[in-house]
Amino acid sequence: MDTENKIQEAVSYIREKYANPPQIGIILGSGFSFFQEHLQDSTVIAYSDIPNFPVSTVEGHAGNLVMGKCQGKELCVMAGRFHYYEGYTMQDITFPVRVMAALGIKTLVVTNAAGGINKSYSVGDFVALTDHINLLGSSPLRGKETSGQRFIDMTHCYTSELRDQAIETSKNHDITLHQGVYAATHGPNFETPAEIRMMRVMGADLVGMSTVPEVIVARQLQLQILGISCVTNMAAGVLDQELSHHEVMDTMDKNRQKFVGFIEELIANKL
Ligand SMILES: O=P(O)(O)O[C@@H]1C[C@H](O)[C@@H](CO)O1
Ligand code: HPA
Repeated sequence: MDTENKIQEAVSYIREKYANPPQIGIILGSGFSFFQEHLQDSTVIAYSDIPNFPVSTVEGHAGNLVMGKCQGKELCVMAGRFHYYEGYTMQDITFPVRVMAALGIKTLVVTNAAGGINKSYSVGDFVALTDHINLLGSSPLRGKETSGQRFIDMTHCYTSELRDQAIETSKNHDITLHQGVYAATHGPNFETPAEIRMMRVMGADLVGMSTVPEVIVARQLQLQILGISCVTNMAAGVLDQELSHHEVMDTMDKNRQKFVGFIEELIANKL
């Protein structure tokens, strides 16, 4: 079956469970899954039930597509994302973005947990992405058969109006929101201090293991894109301490309330 048919199969299944077309798609990063509880009249669909969907294998990624309302808008929320390091192909991990676009979203909010490379950042700060560096060594548009346009422009990938609105909104909340460049690595091992020094020279402010493939496909599909990272830890070697997924989850847990207030106001007024 080709990609377009697989997308249509998934879309038909989701529409049977929840008929209203979503306006906004949100991909929740590590530890962000709690946000699904803030949707009203929601329908939770397990990834394992959706035709052609991969399944989540990472702690902190629930593995549900949640359709519902938030602040009067129709949302499609991915509570759990797929990473290249889980062994999936680039096409697999970005398949849900294609499905959300086919369901009707026009805006995609991509969130993630990330390590702070920029020394002016602190753990618990948030960052609105201005750009990214793809260190994954591949693109989701690679392949003999590509779904859609092949040579896409990446100059204005993250929508500046959405970023400005996020910055404006952050002022009404107890949240520090920087602007910065996200570097995506393959993972799942964290980086070495030498790798982090290299990434700083390259111009990266943050490092993570996701987001970039989803953003490339969202850009191909001409969606408006807002990228928000939570600095869950300082990157390797910045502080004299080891890194762990436990710390990542713990930081997200401590900052969840700040995030909810901020994102709800953004959804209500700006997205
Ligand atoms: O899905 P995200 O990018 O938020 O997850 C990050 C990267 C790894 O999956 C994990 C490391 O703790 O968090
Ligand atoms: N490196 C890569 N991915 C991450 C990190 C990190 O320091 N923190 C959260 N996700």
